[in-house]
Amino acid sequence: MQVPAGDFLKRINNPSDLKEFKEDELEQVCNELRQYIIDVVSVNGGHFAASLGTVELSVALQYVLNTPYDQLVWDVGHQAYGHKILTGRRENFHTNRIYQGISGFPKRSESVFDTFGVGHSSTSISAALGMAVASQYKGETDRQHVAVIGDGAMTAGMAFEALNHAGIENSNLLVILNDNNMSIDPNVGALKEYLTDITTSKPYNRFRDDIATVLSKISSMGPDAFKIAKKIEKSIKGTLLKRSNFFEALKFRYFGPVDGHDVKHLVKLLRDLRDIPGPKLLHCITVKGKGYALAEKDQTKWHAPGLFDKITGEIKKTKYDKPQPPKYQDVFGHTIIELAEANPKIMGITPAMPSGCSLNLMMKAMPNRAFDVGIAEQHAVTFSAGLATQGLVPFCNIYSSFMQRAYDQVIHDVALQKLNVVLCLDRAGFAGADGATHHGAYDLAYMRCIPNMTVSAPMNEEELRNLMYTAQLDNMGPFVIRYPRGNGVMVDWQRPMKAIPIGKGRKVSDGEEVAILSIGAIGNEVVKATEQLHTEGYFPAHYDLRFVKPLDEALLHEVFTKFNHIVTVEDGCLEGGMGSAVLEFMADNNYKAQVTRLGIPDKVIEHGDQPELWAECGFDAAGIATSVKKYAIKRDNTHIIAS
Ligand SMILES: Cc1ncc(C[n+]2csc(CCOP(=O)(O)OP(=O)(O)O)c2C)c(N)n1
Ligand SMILES: CC(=O)[C@@H](O)[C@H](O)COP(=O)(O)O
Ligand SMILES: [Mg+2]
Repeated sequence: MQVPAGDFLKRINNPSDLKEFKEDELEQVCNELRQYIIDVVSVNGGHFAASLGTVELSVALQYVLNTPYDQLVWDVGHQAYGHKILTGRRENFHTNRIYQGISGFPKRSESVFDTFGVGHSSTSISAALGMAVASQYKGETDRQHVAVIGDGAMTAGMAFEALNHAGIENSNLLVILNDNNMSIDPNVGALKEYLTDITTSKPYNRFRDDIATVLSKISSMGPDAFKIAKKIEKSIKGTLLKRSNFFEALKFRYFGPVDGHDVKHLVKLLRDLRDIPGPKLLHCITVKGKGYALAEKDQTKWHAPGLFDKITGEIKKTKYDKPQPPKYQDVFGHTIIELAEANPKIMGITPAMPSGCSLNLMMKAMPNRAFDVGIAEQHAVTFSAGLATQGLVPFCNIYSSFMQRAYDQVIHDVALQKLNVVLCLDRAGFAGADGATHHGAYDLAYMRCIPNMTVSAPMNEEELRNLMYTAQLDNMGPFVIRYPRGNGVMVDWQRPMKAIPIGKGRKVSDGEEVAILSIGAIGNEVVKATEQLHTEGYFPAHYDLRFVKPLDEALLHEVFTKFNHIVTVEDGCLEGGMGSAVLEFMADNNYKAQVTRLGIPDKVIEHGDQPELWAECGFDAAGIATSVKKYAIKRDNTHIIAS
């Protein structure tokens, strides 16, 4: 839904329009920008609180920098709505994250002002450093390179790797640390505590301010005095501050902490910093949700609240007249507690997604057995491996696409050592509005090729529980359970758990001529398709493989013996996924059949609702039915096959 912009904001179609405003008018620009974000996100959805916190930074940066020549990289990008609106996308902003609309994250193909595609966190310093070193190499000494990174994103190993490198490159890089003391959930870790300390430490700040005052007095006494002042500053920083400031120790010049909501001061600082060579870090203190009281108060809830009434703050929930199935993440969250109550070996680990994967329930119920380790997928996996060496059974829950970060840890630290780590991959399949960066498209393929792995996907809540139960039994080795974002299909899901034989699939419904093989929750689209096909007089069989590793060979022998036409359905990439495994089985066993593979094709699928994306790829119920009808013979409607 399109909403009107304020009088100032209306005049800004690109950063050069913003530069026409007087400095005194920038506060009003910020107010209108903030209001516009509230107006649009309340009716269209999307990330919310983070962009409210970066309004002043977005305005100040575009006001001072000469973008796109100067290069600005936003980390993660969920906080870059202000940037999008100021850089030519105000009119389109109402299509944000909607199917075929603009992306919720900066994206190079969308705008020249989006210097780097983001979505996953903690890449900005590396990317901006790469740009800065390239400029240096090309002799573009006047070019600015800025990475804006949150305190949450700063907890990742990648950010530390980049700081470590940047400190010894004398390139023109400014890192802006947007410190709001929050990740999606409250930020965690020693670095967070350090940042709070230097923000609140009175002695540190007084000492730093006193030095600044004295030096500026000396500097104002003339050019020689200025040189002396610089020398003094250097030696003080080289000794006292360096010892006490983490970033200075890494050879960055540290500035701050400063108020990240004082737009005029930010403009002044950014202008000053432009003239200082080498790596610099500006520590800005901001408030996540700034300007929307409810969001400031409950920042986790307002990270991405969905649609809401902007006046009352009521978050809109679809109203149902009967109970609805739970989200898969909540089934995980409740089930791990149930299992952990019975099995003292179970531990829970999440890299910064406690409310996203519902491990927050266990963190509350069993605080000494559940850990949020920060945005640190690699560490989460190896930390789990360490726990497993001591006989514990860690359930390490990582969104499927974020697990891509920890691939070597999965192979090197877990699989090769055959450790009993349960890898729960939430958000498998299409993530929806977050789009290409977040789709869990590759997990079946990238896990299936690793030795010692068990790779499973439940079709419903009961199966998720049973797989979790199975995975924590003794000597299971590395065990993947992947399941999607959103709700399951069973209202009555809290049934007693039982073990599932490893590598055993099941027949969902009998049939003839065509067999549909599915894996995981997308099997429910197959159920819908077969129900529809039955009404039209087609009777395919449906098998749920449940495991892509090990494969249920007995089931596949049955299928290839009985059927000449097979349709495989998965919400994962076609290259190397379940369909590929079935083709390998067919070739290895000299079967001949016509196999149609439905899944995610070899191209980037953008954002949209899950059903829209399933339809785009031809594996929603209608697409599956169409594929089956190519091979099935129509019978009369009386020919009903029992499930
Ligand atoms: C690799 C990776 N892991 C997890 C996430 C999920 N995630 C998105 S934003 C976010 C919190 C980021 O915190 P911060 O950088 O401080 O930004 P803020 O929202 O506080 O502005 C997390 C954990 C992600 N995008 N990428
Ligand atoms: C930006 C980011 O990575 C997260 O905020 C992500 O959008 C969360 O996704 P869910 O809404 O599926 O938890
Ligand atoms: Mg933060």
